[in-house]
Amino acid sequence: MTSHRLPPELLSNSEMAEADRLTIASGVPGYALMENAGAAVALEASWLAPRHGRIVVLCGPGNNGGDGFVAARLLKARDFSVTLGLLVSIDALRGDAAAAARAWNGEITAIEALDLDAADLVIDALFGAGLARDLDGPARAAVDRLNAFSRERKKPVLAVDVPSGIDGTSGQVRGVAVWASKTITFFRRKPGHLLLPGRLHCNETIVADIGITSAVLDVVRPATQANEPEVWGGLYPVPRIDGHKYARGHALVLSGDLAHTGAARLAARGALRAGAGLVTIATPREALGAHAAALTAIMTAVCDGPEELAAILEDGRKNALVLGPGLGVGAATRALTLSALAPASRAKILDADALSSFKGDAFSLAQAIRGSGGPVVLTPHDGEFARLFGDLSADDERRWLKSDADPETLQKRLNGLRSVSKLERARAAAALAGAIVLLKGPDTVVAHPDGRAMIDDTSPPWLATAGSGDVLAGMIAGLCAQSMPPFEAASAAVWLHGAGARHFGPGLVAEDIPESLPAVLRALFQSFGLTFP
Ligand SMILES: NC(=O)C1=CN([C@@H]2O[C@H](COP(=O)(O)OP(=O)(O)OC[C@H]3O[C@@H](n4cnc5c(N)ncnc54)[C@H](O)[C@@H]3O)[C@@H](O)[C@H]2O)[C@@H](O)CC1
Ligand SMILES: Nc1ncnc2c1ncn2[C@@H]1O[C@H](COP(=O)(O)OP(=O)(O)O)[C@@H](O)[C@H]1O
Ligand SMILES: [K+]
Repeated sequence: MTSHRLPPELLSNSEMAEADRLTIASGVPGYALMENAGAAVALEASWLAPRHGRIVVLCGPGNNGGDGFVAARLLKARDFSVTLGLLVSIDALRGDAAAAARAWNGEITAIEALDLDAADLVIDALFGAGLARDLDGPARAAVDRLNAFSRERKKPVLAVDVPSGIDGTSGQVRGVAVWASKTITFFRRKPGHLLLPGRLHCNETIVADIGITSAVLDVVRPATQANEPEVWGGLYPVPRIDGHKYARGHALVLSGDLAHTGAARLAARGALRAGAGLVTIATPREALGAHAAALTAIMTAVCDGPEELAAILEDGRKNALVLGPGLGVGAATRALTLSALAPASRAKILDADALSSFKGDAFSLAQAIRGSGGPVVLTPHDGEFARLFGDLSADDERRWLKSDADPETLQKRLNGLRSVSKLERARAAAALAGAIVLLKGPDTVVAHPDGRAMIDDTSPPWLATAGSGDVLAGMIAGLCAQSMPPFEAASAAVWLHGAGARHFGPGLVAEDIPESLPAVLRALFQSFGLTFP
C-alpha cells in the first residue's frame, strides 16, 4: 500500500538497514519484505505503463535488484510484456536477491544487450541503499543509456527506492544517476529524497508500506525529519484568548545605515506578521527619519553602536533579536554582534553580514555564542556558510582542537564542515558553534547542536528574491519572541516562509511574504483544529 501523506521521519541508509534488521529479528522473513517491496513496485508500474505494455526491468547485484526480479514476475503474471536485464552474472546474486531471481520465470538478458527502445516503461532496480562507491564501467554505461532513452523517448522511468547513483543519505550523485519520473521507496523516505540534487532525480517520491512497523522507530530513533507542521505544530504559539501583546514578546531588529534600511524593515515586518507582540527597529540616528517615514505599527529606537545596543538590551522584555541584514561587513558589525551576544536569555538570530563579518574566524563567533546564554540561530546561505565555516586554516583548526576535551569528536565535526552532504555540513556547524544552524536554499536544513535536523522541501523557487532571507530572519525572531523553542521556531518559520510564497505565487517579492502570512496562518490554525468566528 502506498500512502500520500508522507511520514516525516527520514532514515539514512544505515538507519534503514537497522529498521530492516529489527523487523527480520522480530520474525518477518527478509524475503517477505522483498516480496512486498516488489509488489508495491509492480502495482505502481501497472499504473504507469499502458495495458499489456512493454516494461523493461534493470536489475543490479543486490537487494534493489531483488525487488526488480519480484516486480518483473508479478508484472509478467499480469500480462505485461516484461524484459529483464541483469548487470552481473546470475551466480553473483546472494540471499533474498538470489531467491527472487530463482522465482523469475522469464529470460535474463545481459544489461548491455537489452533493447530499451521499444519500452513503454523502465524500472530502475540497479542500486538502492547499498550504493557504496561512484558508478563506473557497465553500471555507469547502463545509467547513461537509460537517461538517453528517457530523454529521447520521453517514456517514464520508475526508480526503486532511489534513482540508481543517488546516495540516499546525502542526496549526492555518485558519478552519474538515473533521472526518474517517479520513485517508490519503502517504509520511510531518506534524506536524499529531499536534498538536492537527489530530489530532482527522484521527481515525485512515494512511500510504500512493506511490513516494517513504526515501532522500530523507537529503537532506530532517526534524528532527521522532513519539515512539516506535524513535527512542530504542538509547540506553535497559537494566540490565546486570555493573552495580551506583552505575552507575545518583543522583537528587536538592528538596522543598517541610511543607504541600507530596507532589510531591517523586511525583517521587522516578518517578525510582526509571525505574531511578535511588539517589534522595534534599532537604527543609527542618521536613518531614523527614513524608518519613521516608512513605519507605523513597528517602533524605532536609536542605536549608533555596541554601547547603545547594550543599553537597549538591558530591557529583558526584548526577548528576540535579529542582527545582520543590511548592517555591512566589517569591524563595526562584528563589534555589534559581540555586544548582542552578551549573556542574556533572549533568542538571537544572526544573519547575513553578522555572519560574513566573522569570515575565517568562526571560532571567535562560537566562543561568544557559547558564553551568551540564550539560544542563537545562524541563518547562512551557502555563500555565507562557506565564508564562515569553509576553508578553516590550520591555525583555526588548532584553536578549535585546543578548546575541547574531546579532540577526536571535534576533528570529526571539523571534517563534517567539508562533507558533500548539506545535512552533515549543517549538523557539524551546529555542533561546533553551539547554535541552531539554518542552511538556506531549495533544500533548507535546520540543524540543532544535539544532532536533530529538519530538511525542508516545501519552498517554491520564486522565494529566491532579494530580501526574502531578511523576512525569514524576522519571522524566526517573531516566533522566538512568543517563546516557541528556537529549533522548532526556525523550522516553522522556514515552512511558513515557503507556504506564504506558495500562496502568493510567482512574481513574489520579499515584501509580499509577510502579507501572505495571514492566509497561511488561518489554514495552519484550522489544521490544528481551531475554528474562527
Ligand atoms: N527495509 C529494507 O531495507 C529493504 C530493502 N530492500 C531493497 O534492498 C535495497 C538495498 O539492498 P542492498 O543492501 O543489497 O544494496 P543494493 O541493492 O543497493 O546494492 C548493493 C550491491 O551493489 C554493489 N555496489 C554498490 N555500489 C556499487 C557501484 N558503485 N558499482 C557497482 N556495484 C556496486 C554492492 O557490492 C552490492 O552487491 C534497498 O534499496 C531496497 O530496494 C527491499 O528488498 C525490502 C526491504
Ligand atoms: N531555488 C530555491 N527554491 C526555494 N527557495 C529558495 C531557493 N533559493 C533560495 N531560496 C530561499 O530564499 C531565501 C533567500 O535568502 P537569502 O539568500 O538570505 O536572500 P537575501 O539575502 O536576498 O534575503 C532563503 O529562505 C532560501 O532558502
Ligand atoms: K534504484
